Amino acid sequence: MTKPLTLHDTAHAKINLFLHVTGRRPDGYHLLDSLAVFAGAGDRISAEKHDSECLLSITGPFSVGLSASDDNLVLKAAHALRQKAGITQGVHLTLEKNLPVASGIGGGSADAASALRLLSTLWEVDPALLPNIAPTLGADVPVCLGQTPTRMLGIGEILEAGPTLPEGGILLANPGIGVSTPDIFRRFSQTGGPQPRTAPILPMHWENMQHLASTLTDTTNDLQPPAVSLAPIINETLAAIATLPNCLLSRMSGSGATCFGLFPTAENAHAAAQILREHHNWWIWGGAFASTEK
Ligand SMILES: C[C@](O)(CO)[C@H](O)COP(=O)(O)OP(=O)(O)OC[C@H]1O[C@@H](n2ccc(N)nc2=O)[C@H](O)[C@@H]1O
Ligand SMILES: Nc1ncnc2c1ncn2[C@@H]1O[C@H](COP(=O)(O)OP(=O)(O)OP(=O)(O)O)[C@@H](O)[C@H]1O
Repeated sequence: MTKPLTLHDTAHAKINLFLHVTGRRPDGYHLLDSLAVFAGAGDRISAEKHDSECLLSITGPFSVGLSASDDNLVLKAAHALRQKAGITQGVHLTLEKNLPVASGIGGGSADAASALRLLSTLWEVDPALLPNIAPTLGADVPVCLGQTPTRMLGIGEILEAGPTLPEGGILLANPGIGVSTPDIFRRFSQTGGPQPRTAPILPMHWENMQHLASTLTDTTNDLQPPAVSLAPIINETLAAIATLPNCLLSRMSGSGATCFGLFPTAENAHAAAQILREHHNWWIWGGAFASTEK
């Protein structure tokens, strides 16, 4: 079969449905217990063969201010794979940046994982190499390789399959501020650090979104209070989501500032997003989870 000239992939937004910080390693990284799921929203990445160089072009609503130089996680992923697999071919990658940057939904990590997936196909590299490279690019990159509901342990490198998600809806809202992940972890440590607690027990699957939301009420995002203390608008975002029709739960994802709401159906989430847009000039998305996106 002839390979298409350009390959395409979606780097879905990662949402931490809960995030417990359980300890700290001697190197300063924090140990986590988190359930990551993926929303239909995402960046789009395409890859085209190129003689010997790795090039990146960035388009899309959040391309402004994002550098296409070697410190972009997409190019870091390409260089890391080339080195590991001894590849001499190049690539022209195009990133359509639809997700806000530094917003707790793993945009850069999802892009890096997406680039690894695309390039293993384009350069015919064994995909078994990818899980070794992913953690060297960022703590969230391993979970973004699979883009399925996953329990994250360790600093994000120990992955266990999570429960199957029911059909349902998720809304994402970012009030237009980027927050720095290291700053949020630092504030978390300064304000008490990890507290002893029992690990949540999750079912194999959830019957419906009401069941999922009720399980989550026994969990938290430990990074939410430090993020709110650094960026109080996150509280306003959470409150605005919570009052939308049919909202079952609102919470912050990752290190913020993006917050999510859970809804019984994708249609409910889509309708709630339209209402929220009438009142706020924020980045707002509503729809289905990635795994159930038609
Ligand atoms: C908060 C999460 O998004 C939850 O999924 C991730 O743990 C963060 O993943 P990430 O953004 O890919 O993080 P990295 O780029 O690897 O790390 C950024 C910085 O966050 C802090 N960091 C990150 C992950 C972790 N488990 N403990 C940490 O303390 C460290 O200061 C690190 O230097
Ligand atoms: N392709 C990329 N997309 C977004 N950010 C990138 C990319 N490449 C490098 N970066 C840098 O990575 C940093 C983190 O951005 P990212 O959008 O991944 O944060 P995040 O959503 O908070 O991630 P996480 O949820 O993993 O903490 C930003 O400071 C940004 O400049």
